[in-house]
Amino acid sequence: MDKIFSDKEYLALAVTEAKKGAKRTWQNPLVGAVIVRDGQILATGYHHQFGRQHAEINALSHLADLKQAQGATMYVTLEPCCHTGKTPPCAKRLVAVGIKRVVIGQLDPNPIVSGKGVALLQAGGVEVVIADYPMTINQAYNFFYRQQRPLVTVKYAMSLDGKINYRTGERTLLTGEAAWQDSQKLRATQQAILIGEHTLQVDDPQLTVRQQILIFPPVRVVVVRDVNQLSPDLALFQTSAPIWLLSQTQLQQTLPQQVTVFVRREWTPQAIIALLTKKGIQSLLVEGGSRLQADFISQNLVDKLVVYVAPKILGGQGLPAVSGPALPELIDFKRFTYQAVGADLRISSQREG
Ligand SMILES: NC(=O)C1=CN([C@@H]2O[C@H](COP(=O)(O)OP(=O)(O)OC[C@H]3O[C@@H](n4cnc5c(N)ncnc54)[C@H](OP(=O)(O)O)[C@@H]3O)[C@@H](O)[C@H]2O)C=CC1
Ligand SMILES: Nc1c(N[C@@H]2O[C@H](COP(=O)(O)O)[C@@H](O)[C@H]2O)[nH]c(=O)[nH]c1=O
Ligand SMILES: [Zn+2]
Repeated sequence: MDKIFSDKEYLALAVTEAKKGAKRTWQNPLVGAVIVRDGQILATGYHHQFGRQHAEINALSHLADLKQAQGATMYVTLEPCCHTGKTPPCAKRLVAVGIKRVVIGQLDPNPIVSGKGVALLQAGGVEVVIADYPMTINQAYNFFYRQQRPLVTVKYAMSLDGKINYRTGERTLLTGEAAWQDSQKLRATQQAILIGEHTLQVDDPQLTVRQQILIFPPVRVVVVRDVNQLSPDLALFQTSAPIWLLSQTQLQQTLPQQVTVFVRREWTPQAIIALLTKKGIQSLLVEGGSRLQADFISQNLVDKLVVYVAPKILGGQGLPAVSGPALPELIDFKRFTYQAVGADLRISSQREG
């Protein structure tokens, strides 16, 4: 006899489906769906890519016959949508094809949907269950809509004495290949990467994801005083991923077409975050340097820390990982996890709440 699964087990399967869309749904959530009738899984589906059909419609398209939907239960990791965006409303379609019961992993925090998808289903006579399921996917998506700003991760590599370079104005190679690979993977999960002007000038970074081809690579954001002082020969400008330069002056020189310049008298962390929020950026990786990190930390705008520790001592002329404004009180991240990455150590920590 076939095993009868519980609602939680079907939802777990829907989560597995959802994860198949990883790195392709961009500012849309990962969503998976499973259609079940009489204890039989009839079809599964997921949201493949930003702008394409939603998970529920994808699962319906995998039914041998659409009539099978009549009287069936749909397990879906996120509340079905009720709006016409890039695709028509899923909840309406589920009612139309005769789905009888919908088990939802979590409500959609996006205000255009939140609660209204459930209401539309119920108005159409569908039984709705909002499962008490520990949803671990879409952390940045959920954070963005709940906190109305991107989830901010600060990442740096430091020595055993907490320094990020050996001497002022110098790039110091601290960590090994394994840590580099690891930080590439971290970059690939982000919608934007931010650095300060000194890091741009000293390190001349590309800020790209080199290990994999992403349909939606992170936007590279740099805060600069005067955009006209930047050399077009910088490595940043030699690759095609989008670049946003946050400058205090208007652009008067020609820069490559992937560059957009935003002008403001003062680019405080709050002003940077406000711009990124307006642009729908849900996750931001701050990659240095010391001053920019300190500015974000002092404004309480750091949600996660990823620190690679190299077994080196850089001494008194090195720049501390966080140098800048004093904190009104110390920040206690409470817990951290750590793992060896090649010859280095990776420490990750997350603010609670
Ligand atoms: N080990 C690691 O993981 C990393 C190390 N680094 C190292 O860090 C060093 C650079 O760090 P740091 O010197 O602290 O500089 P940052 O890269 O943090 O840039 C901060 C500087 O940018 C300028 N700036 C322009 N616009 C703004 C703005 N709106 N807000 C604040 N600052 C602005 C200011 O310079 P000004 O006042 O002069 O105009 C400011 O001091 C380099 O040596 C680099 O190699 C960098 C990244 C990672
Ligand atoms: N991906 C997804 C949903 N995503 C919801 O739809 C919004 C994007 O709509 P659109 O621009 O039309 O793609 C997104 O912000 C979220 O609220 N909803 C669902 O029913 N199923 C899905 O698979
Ligand atoms: Zn939808």
